Amino acid sequence: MAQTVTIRVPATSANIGPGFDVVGLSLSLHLTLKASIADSNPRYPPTISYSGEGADEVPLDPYKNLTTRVCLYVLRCHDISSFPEHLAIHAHNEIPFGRGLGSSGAAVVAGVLLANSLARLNLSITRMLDFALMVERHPDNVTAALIGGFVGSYLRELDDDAQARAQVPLSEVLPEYPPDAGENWGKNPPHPPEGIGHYVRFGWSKSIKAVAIVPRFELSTATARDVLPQSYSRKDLVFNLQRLAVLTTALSQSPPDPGLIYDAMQDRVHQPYRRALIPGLPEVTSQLTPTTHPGLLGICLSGAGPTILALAMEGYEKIASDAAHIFREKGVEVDWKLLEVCPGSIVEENGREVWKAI
Ligand SMILES: Nc1ncnc2c1ncn2[C@@H]1O[C@H](COP(=O)(O)OP(=O)(O)OP(=O)(O)O)[C@@H](O)[C@H]1O
Ligand SMILES: N[C@@H](CCO)C(=O)O
Repeated sequence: MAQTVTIRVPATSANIGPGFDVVGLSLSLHLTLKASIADSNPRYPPTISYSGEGADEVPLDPYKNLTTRVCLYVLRCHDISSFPEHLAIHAHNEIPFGRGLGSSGAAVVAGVLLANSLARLNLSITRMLDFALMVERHPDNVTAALIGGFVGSYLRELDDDAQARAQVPLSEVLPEYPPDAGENWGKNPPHPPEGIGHYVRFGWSKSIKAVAIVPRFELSTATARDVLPQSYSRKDLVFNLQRLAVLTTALSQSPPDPGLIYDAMQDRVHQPYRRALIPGLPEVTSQLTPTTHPGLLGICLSGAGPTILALAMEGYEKIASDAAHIFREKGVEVDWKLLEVCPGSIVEENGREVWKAI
């Protein structure tokens, strides 16, 4: 390995209304890892330091931290049972935890890319996705975080054996390492089947920016998935499919059509069920429209929430301050950020770019 590796992974917003577990958008907030191997670093285990979002809660033990656990999983799948010696990692994170901006997806993708660099695995994008999908089992965030842009993805129907391998409990993929794990722990990790995830990048109109309205509370994705039903009516599924088909092209057109996009970002599959977890969600998504807020194109829950994502061409401050006012009436304080749709993950070695998704 080169002496320093820098890995930059973007935030993502999944679903964009009707595309539950299907579409994702990379956004200009980043998780940046700097990994160095130097004799001056302690020999073992690796050290982790952390700044930015989540710094007060993220584990710094490499056997407990999500990124380094994913890295070790990928290494173990390549018969490398420990981290390299003299490894030190600094993470700087701009992506708030548990807000629907893909913090866990970014941490997982960073772990896969770190293993790929440390062990010079030369993994294809498809294989990297296989590893990421063994951890984060819906493809929308991790695919957009790796590839960048506005991305649609699906999971291939696997044969019975591959399906069983893809569904091994997360506790086997990322085991609780014993306190004395040390080097050479844990043989025979569950290898991912080949080619689980498939994707395509859609066009994106450069005039569209994203206003992220971020409530000051965390909502775990697991909790926000637990409230969803197991089955849906044909009417509701057709409602979403019709809108998603239109949305994927509508967001690439110049100039974008606000009436079309606003309607096409409506959803009946996840947002109605998540209302109870996010005070203000129905009001914010129904009271802000292209008519009341010129420049607004569409508004939805970002990922599993609680962040609201407004796509707009202008009028960003008014959109954000009116959304903040509605939230405040429900007792929720928010922060907001104006974000761009950005490229996917990038890896540099000794300051030279060595990997990015084309
Ligand atoms: N940079 C990171 N390093 C280590 N762990 C992280 C990092 N980012 C997120 N995590 C872990 O992931 C958890 C949040 O994941 P969760 O899936 O609930 O939300 P999210 O990914 O932010 O939202 P969404 O999936 O809806 O976009 C955090 O509480 C933390 O445990
Ligand atoms: N599609 C996922 C994204 C969150 O990770 C969900 O809405 O639960």
